[in-house]
Amino acid sequence: MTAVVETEGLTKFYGKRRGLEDLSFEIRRGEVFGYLGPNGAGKTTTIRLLLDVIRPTRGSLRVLGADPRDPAVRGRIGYLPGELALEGREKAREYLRFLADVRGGVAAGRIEGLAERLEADLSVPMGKLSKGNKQKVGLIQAFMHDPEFLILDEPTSGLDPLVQQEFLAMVREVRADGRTVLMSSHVLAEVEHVSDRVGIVRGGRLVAVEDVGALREKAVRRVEFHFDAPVPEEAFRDLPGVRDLKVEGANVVCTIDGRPDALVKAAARFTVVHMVSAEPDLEEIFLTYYSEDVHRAHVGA
Ligand SMILES: Nc1ncnc2c1ncn2[C@@H]1O[C@H](COP(=O)(O)OP(=O)(O)OP(=O)(O)O)[C@@H](O)[C@H]1O
Repeated sequence: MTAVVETEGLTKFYGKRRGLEDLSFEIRRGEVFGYLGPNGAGKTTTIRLLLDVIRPTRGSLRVLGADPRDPAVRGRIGYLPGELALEGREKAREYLRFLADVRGGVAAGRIEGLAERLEADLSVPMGKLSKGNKQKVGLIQAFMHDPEFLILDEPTSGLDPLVQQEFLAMVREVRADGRTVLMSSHVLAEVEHVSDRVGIVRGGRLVAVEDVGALREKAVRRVEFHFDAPVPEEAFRDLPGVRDLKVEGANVVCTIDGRPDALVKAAARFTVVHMVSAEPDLEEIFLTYYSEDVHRAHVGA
């Protein structure tokens, strides 16, 4: 099956300034690909190249099996730009209906259905929409014609947490339908629960492409067991992957690196009253790929 995106040595310089250099990667059909990187990393440059808004300095790329210069390709893509210019007195509903007509129509009730899910008010003139509502209108226009490939540049910015959840549900539905999503972000937390793989860019270069499931398995997590009676430390010592072990009476606290299988089997020899397992801290792993200043900015935030 052809990949939805395939690039080889893709490079873009703005004059002497590096936007992106030597990007070789692919996005597979039916996956959600999280594209992560700090500000100025090259995410938007990549997206603009895929959409043929800008052209490469060198290197090659194929989108949906074709040259992105082919005008038919654009119609198969739904695109949410990072910065939306929605201005004027026209109401959001009228604007979306206009776009729907230009694209050959969308299913009846589709715009209203998406607006309801995202709690978007479409009766407001575009120029008066709040930042969050502009983002919602942008999402509606990207999703409404059920494109084969969705390219979403910073899709969750300006959305409140409940609407973000609804948006993520929409992304999962697209995947369940066998369609493909590329979403960029500068924060892993925004994409990790929905992405199959993530690519990390920094300073115009792709520094890693990782499978989120495999990463989660590798990541360190904190685990606590509370038993109905004191347990011997020996029962938990030297278990594979177990670190920072503390056994105090009926409580066992440790971190686990990789699979928790051996620990769970050791605990099962006693009566477990309560157990806590924290989500693995993937952010830590990702920050090591980021530059120091981003680490500081992140911690500061
Ligand atoms: N039109 C342009 N002219 C000159 N330099 C540009 C232009 N667009 C982007 N750049 C530069 O290219 C690099 C990559 O920028 P890009 O916008 O792709 O990053 P980004 O990862 O999308 O960042 P952000 O999260 O801030 O949008 C930056 O150094 C940026 O300053």
